[in-house]
Amino acid sequence: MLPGGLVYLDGNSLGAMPRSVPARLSHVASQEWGQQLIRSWTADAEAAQDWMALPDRVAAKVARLIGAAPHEVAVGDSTSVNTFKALAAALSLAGERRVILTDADNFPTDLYMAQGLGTLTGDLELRRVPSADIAANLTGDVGVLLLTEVDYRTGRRLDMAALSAQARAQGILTVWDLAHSAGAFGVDLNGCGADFAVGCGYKFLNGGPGAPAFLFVAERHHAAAPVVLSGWMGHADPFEMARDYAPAPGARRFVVGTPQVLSLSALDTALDVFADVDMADVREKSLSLSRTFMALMGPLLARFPLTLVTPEAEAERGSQVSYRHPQAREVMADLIAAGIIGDFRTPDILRFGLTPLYHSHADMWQAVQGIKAVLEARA
Ligand SMILES: Cc1ncc(COP(=O)(O)O)c(C=O)c1O
Ligand SMILES: Nc1ccccc1C(=O)C[C@H](N)C(=O)O
Repeated sequence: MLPGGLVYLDGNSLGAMPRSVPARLSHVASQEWGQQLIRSWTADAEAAQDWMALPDRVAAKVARLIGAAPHEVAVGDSTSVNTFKALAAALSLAGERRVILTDADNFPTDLYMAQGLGTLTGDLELRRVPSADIAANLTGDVGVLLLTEVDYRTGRRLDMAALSAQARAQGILTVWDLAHSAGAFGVDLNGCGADFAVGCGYKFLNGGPGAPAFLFVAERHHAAAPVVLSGWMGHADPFEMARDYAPAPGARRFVVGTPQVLSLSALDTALDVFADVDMADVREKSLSLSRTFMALMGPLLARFPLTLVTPEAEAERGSQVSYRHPQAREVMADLIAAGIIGDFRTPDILRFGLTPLYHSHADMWQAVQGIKAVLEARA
């Protein structure tokens, strides 16, 4: 559901609200919380108000979209916190190797969480190289490769299968950030042999502002990967109130504290939109939208100081298109005022997110008409 008069090209930052969400939130508030109160934690294992099982139910829906088994996914916390959990587990498995290799332009929180972990352990090196140089830097001293599949600025998509295979051949564990992948196209974590992954619930999954994030841990690591944030909700039997931590089966052990019921419920309902969706169709539509958008923008590149920064090769593209412009900040402010909602990203990027589930080709045309009008007015 989108308000009229807008072209919303920001579903890669905050997805639109599915129509079914307000009724679910209202039910959770008035009935499950308002009437059932504490009984909702364990009300009925089969019913939607079994709050204790909510993270697992949502995990199963996410798993289908990312090529994982349900017991390999934990839902809760933020992407940042899940990145910390994944990095800590991967580093522990990496033993003597104390280097985390990453893309110098990775999303800030990925870099910051690695830096924070370094503060804790005191012996980490965060090695940052340009994304084009990642493969050449997969050397024997690297323990963990931390990458975001689709770059938040340029929309460039890395070859997850190839990089995961190259890392594995060097004995390097992978942590993939799927913030701009999950729900935008089909991801195949197990097909790629990925070790760990994280991602957001509020972007292409449309779970709402601050929606819980997800964490993927490949089954082969369940026994050995340490649970550093070992909270009671990841315990095998929380209400046994045991003195020592014993992990729940599978990825559920990576759930830390009390599930965020309101936001998990919104995400749970939002994910039902994907129930009968073939992700191959979503990818095809996404590419068709970006192809159309780039073609319509083509003539503007000759008239205005715009440079395409998104790869033209379709395999190297996520679900957004970005351009550099020397006044990108001001141009985006004008666009937003004109009802064309995209993002400015430092230092000079105009970013347009394409969401195949709710964009039409007519939206692409309308957006480019608006961009043209704004650029002409400023010229
Ligand atoms: C690649 C990437 N990772 C992580 C995040 C966000 O993490 P969090 O939800 O913890 O703020 C974002 C967007 O905010 C992102 O683009
Ligand atoms: N979580 C947010 C809260 C407020 C504003 C933006 C965000 C984003 O998600 C930004 C996004 N990750 C990006 O790729 O720029």
